Amino acid sequence: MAGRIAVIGSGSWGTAAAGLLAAHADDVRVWAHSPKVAEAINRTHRNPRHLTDFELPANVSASHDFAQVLDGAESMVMVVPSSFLRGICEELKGLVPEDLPIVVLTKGIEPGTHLLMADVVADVLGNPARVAALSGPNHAEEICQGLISAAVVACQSEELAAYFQEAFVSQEFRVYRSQDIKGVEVCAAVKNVVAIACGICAGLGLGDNTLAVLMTRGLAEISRIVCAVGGDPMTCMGLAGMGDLVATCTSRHSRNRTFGEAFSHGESLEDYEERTGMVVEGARAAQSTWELARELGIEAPLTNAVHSILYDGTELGEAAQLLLDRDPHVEFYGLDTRE
Ligand SMILES: NC(=O)C1=CN([C@@H]2O[C@H](COP(=O)(O)OP(=O)(O)OC[C@H]3O[C@@H](n4cnc5c(N)ncnc54)[C@H](O)[C@@H]3O)[C@@H](O)[C@H]2O)C=CC1
Ligand SMILES: O=C(CO)COP(=O)(O)O
Repeated sequence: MAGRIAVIGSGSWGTAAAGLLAAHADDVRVWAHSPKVAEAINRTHRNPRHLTDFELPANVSASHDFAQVLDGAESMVMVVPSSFLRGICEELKGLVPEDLPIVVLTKGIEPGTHLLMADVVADVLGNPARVAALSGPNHAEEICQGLISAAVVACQSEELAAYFQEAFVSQEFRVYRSQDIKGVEVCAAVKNVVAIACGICAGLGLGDNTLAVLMTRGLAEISRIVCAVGGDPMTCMGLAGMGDLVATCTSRHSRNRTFGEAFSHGESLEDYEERTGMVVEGARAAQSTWELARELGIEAPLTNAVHSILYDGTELGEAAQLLLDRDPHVEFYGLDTRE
């Protein structure tokens, strides 16, 4: 049984994760960006903006005050959208002890620096050895209903992985361990880009075969990046890789997939995020992965296509034609480290 756990972020995943953690902790304190959301959680035990039907356990409370949330915490869960992660870590400086175990649930790659999310946290708060990442096919809408899922918690230290495994695990939420934090985090970020491509193709009326091709070649693209950053390509076959890719590319809960569909019908990224109040991480990852692939000299045709559609105004038909014009060479897979 853990003592107090601090959860930084009260979006869909922060809310569902607090529910999981509450089963193992004395109490869980959630930091909410909005004071109104914090107040409503404390009064009604429900998040008024996300997963509104989900009743939070009695030992979950919320606050807009970082100091209050972190007071007496024995570990911290970071689950804010990637674009706010660095800024929030800056605000947490001085409140987070050097040895406080941290697990990062945010999925992304930082534009400009090309740092993975756990690296951003360690860059600001120090002591990378105490930072883990958790990822998998984990749509919050299903987790909070107790539907069966699984995730992998990755970090160098077996002891730290075992701590967070214990903190999250339940019969319905199976938590595995890995030491390949880079592989897990690359998979987590780049599968969102592939899901946007799948959404666009579904929106255009393309078939199931097309989506399967996108997922498969998307996974090959992800594996090239995993290898290039020093990760293990076998991670791509696991929960953070294939597991999350399939869930995100096919689920009606996925914001990346449904954004892709909406985009193909003319909705902009800004309008989609405004309408739903949720983040489309793949749109940001399309920028940072595109930059990273160029820096590493890696072929990333799907990322290039999504990037040029979102940021260069390339027509959908033209982007599809560029993909179809590629030479279908030998099917390298998994250990595909070609330059
Ligand atoms: N929703 C899900 O099922 C899952 C989400 N994730 C990841 O978790 C991370 C967080 O996503 P969600 O919980 O889904 O968020 P969300 O998309 O449900 O909500 C966005 C949240 O950002 C907050 N926000 C707005 N401005 C902010 C600011 N300036 N600073 C901090 N927070 C601000 C909003 O209040 C809102 O709660 C993302 O990286 C996502 O990829 C990972 C696995 C599952
Ligand atoms: O990462 C997720 C599920 O594991 C959530 O995906 P979306 O952000 O596309 O909803």
